Amino acid sequence: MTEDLSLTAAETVAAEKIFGDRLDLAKRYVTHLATSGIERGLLGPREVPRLWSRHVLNCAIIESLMEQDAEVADVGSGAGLPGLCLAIARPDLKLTLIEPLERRCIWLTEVIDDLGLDNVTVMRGRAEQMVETINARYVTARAVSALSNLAGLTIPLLHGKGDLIAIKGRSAAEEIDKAQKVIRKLGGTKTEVLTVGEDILEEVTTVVRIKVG
Ligand SMILES: C[S@@+](CC[C@H](N)C(=O)[O-])C[C@H]1O[C@@H](n2cnc3c(N)ncnc32)[C@H](O)[C@@H]1O
Repeated sequence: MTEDLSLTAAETVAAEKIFGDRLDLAKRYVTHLATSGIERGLLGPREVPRLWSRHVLNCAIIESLMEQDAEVADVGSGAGLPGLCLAIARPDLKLTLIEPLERRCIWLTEVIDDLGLDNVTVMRGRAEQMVETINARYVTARAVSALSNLAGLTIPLLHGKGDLIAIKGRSAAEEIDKAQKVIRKLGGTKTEVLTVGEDILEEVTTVVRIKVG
């Protein structure tokens, strides 16, 4: 792997703020993404130049929406986005990465072992099969499904109290419109579009936050 994974000056400032003394762990994660992550098809090779800006920083920044010591379930974690970023940035959080594909779970477990993270576990399966075992304060998801479907997969994992934090793009407001009915049916009490990281990131993160209970 000859790609340059170094951070720009602005990314360095952001990464130091977000990861603090765990920045070396984040760098190691990025190296895994750029090597075995690409080789094993978890990410496309074109993502390598923007691993920090578009993926890791953009995902990790949502930690600012989370209370101390909370349980977080990341649905459809794939290469650990955002779940592993959160586990690295916030050792106080307790993360469960839910992912149905075996080879992705194997890769995630290898990376977690290599980084020595003790606040994150991987559960293989679909979110809708995990309702009996997971009771999270926050459920996160990125690029898993449109909100009208995602709400049904994720909100039950909150068991009546907590926040769904879905990282979305420009379609956020439109997706909310289409999902209003199902969100209400599932107990959503407040749905909002938030922009996170305006003071730190060059590319901000847009999330849909749905509060339940
Ligand atoms: C496009 S990938 C996104 C991965 C990662 N969140 C990211 O942003 O790079 C979607 C992931 O969701 C997983 N997935 C799809 N349906 C799911 C379900 N019902 N429950 C849990 N994960 C699911 C897929 O296996 C896949 O890894």
